[in-house]
Amino acid sequence: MTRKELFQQMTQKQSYLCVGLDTDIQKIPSHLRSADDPIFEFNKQIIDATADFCVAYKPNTAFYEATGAKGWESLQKTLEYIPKNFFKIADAKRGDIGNTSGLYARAFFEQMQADAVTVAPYMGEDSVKPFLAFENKWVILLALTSNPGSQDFQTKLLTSEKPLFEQVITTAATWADADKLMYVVGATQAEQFHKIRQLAPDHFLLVPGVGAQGGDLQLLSQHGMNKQCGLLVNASRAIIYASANKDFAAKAAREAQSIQQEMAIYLEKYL
Ligand SMILES: O=C(O)c1cc(=O)[nH]c(=O)n1[C@@H]1O[C@H](COP(=O)(O)O)[C@@H](O)[C@H]1O
Repeated sequence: MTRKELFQQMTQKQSYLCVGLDTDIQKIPSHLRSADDPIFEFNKQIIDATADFCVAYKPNTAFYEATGAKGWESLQKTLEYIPKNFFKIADAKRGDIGNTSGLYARAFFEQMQADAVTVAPYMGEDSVKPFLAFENKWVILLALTSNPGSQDFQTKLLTSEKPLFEQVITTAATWADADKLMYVVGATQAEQFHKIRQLAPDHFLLVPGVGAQGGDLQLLSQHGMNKQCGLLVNASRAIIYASANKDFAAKAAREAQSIQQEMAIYLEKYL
């Protein structure tokens, strides 16, 4: 999916919501556990229920890898099930020497048919470039993450005034433009969005951390939005586990719709 197509979906649906498919077998409603593939069954119902309110889905691969070969199968089936007009993110946080990264890229872009994969920048240019070699596919590079540990390295000063995450953003912008590269910036880092927009005015930002991690949707929208929206805001647990009972899909839909309605206001106000 191109940047233009993604923005078209956002204006059409009045939404920049990404639903995180962090499907934990321990947390899915008990009536689904007897299904042939409970994880896929859960995802299918969540996708059907939330499709009107979001533009992207982001399965975090850990939740699938944790159950072995069957989990990979559920992940593949899930990505195949998501309709073509949605942006599909494999949240795998990969990155290795070039030779190895190339195979990670094939796994997620060719086998899994994802549009994008999350990549860690720590190993530098040759670890990221193989992911950028795939036409019409995206790298989403970890820049300033939502977790407390983001303070351990990412915000440390690299030069007298520049923290590491700023260097990640400016250096990676020389590897690829805003048509192939996005950055992860946590919703919990709202005070940094203004600065990040100065460094990366055109790039899309994947913003996880709304809902369970307490990020402020209004604040990040106000400071993070650009002329093409430029934001993909992810919520996982707050949506998919809105209920642990038989009504889980209906409750997920209600939660996704409430976030979408808020987003429609911010699109009107800040775009
Ligand atoms: O790359 C990510 O998606 C990511 C980056 C980050 O900085 N923080 C973060 O929470 N995530 C992921 O986003 C999802 C957040 O889940 P919830 O906190 O349940 O909404 C998880 O899959 C995380 O792994």
